[in-house]
Amino acid sequence: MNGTVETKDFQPIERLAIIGIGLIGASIALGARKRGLARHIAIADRSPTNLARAEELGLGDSYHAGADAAVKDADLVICCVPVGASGDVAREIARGLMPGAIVSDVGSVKGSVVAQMAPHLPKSVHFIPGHPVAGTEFSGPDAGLPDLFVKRWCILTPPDDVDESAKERLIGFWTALGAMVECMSAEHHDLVLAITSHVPHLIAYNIVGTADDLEAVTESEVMKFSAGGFRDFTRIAASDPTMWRDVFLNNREAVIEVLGRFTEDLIALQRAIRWGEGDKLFDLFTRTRAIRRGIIDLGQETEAPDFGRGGER
Ligand SMILES: NC(=O)c1ccc[n+]([C@@H]2O[C@H](COP(=O)([O-])OP(=O)(O)OC[C@H]3O[C@@H](n4cnc5c(N)ncnc54)[C@H](O)[C@@H]3O)[C@@H](O)[C@H]2O)c1
Ligand SMILES: O=C(O)C(=O)C[C@]1(C(=O)O)C=C[C@@H](O)C=C1
Repeated sequence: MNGTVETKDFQPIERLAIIGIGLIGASIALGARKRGLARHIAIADRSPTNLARAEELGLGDSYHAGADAAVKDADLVICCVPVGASGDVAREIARGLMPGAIVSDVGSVKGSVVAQMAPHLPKSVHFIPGHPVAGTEFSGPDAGLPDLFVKRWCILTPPDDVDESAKERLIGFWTALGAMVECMSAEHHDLVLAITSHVPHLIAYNIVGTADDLEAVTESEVMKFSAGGFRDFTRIAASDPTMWRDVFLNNREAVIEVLGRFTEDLIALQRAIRWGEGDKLFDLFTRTRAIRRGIIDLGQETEAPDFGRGGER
């Protein structure tokens, strides 16, 4: 099932429903509008403040307090809420969905989203979960960026019996947003993302928390003299608490598995430092530098990420 997908001409969606208009929902709305990918964008959010802000920003064509009203007559529905709220959304939209509609999501965890949503969705719709691997530490409708997904991966985890034309349609949508699409199983996704995204966030939250605890001992010097490396961790550790609580609670098994490996490797480094095994440290740091340079060569990273708003906000 694995494979990268090429761009094709895209016939616009008649009605796109976005449930949850935060960073990712707003980025989809802006990206779709910029590229003419949907004739009507219906937006729902359970937060009256975020819904009103989305309307002020003109992110859609209609605004709905209830997700069930937004999905009426929609041919593509994308659920963009924290993964822990996916089941609630599926329950709410189930009866309003049009037969033949494609229902997808953007959650950072896939197995749990499938378990939460699938039981509520009617058999007459095509449920194809997704995850754009692109984001920032900001949240809410103001954080949306029309080019957030350009040259970024979007992973789809279609069921084995997926309707091929529905899958192609969703691939076409993400490709038209500028993303590169790859398909895999939900289980594999959750293991890969545990090491590439979830555990790195946990490490950032932990190191910033430890530094903050040391603050009392060192009387402000930790924060005052924090150099570039630590500042990079503080960016990641500023990410949305609700979203990340839900990620860890919904990808427990894979995160615990990866954390076990990580802890063993950290202890090995501790031993190498204690016993003065400089070769071991040097070899590892040489290997990891090559990995970073490989990522840059692949064009997946720039030295200084700038999401089109002139750097830091
Ligand atoms: N932030 C990232 O970098 C990133 C990247 C890729 C995927 N994701 C995934 O995208 C999803 C959304 O993340 P985000 O960063 O856009 O979050 P966000 O906090 O910016 O937006 C979430 C929105 O969902 C709304 N919401 C919550 N529960 C709801 C419900 N039951 N019904 C309707 N609306 C509801 C909130 O009011 C909010 O407006 C998450 O599942 C996250 O895992 C995030
Ligand atoms: O750049 C960032 O701020 C991110 O953390 C984005 C990031 C990631 O870990 O790469 C975070 C979570 C998402 O599920 C996808 C992308």
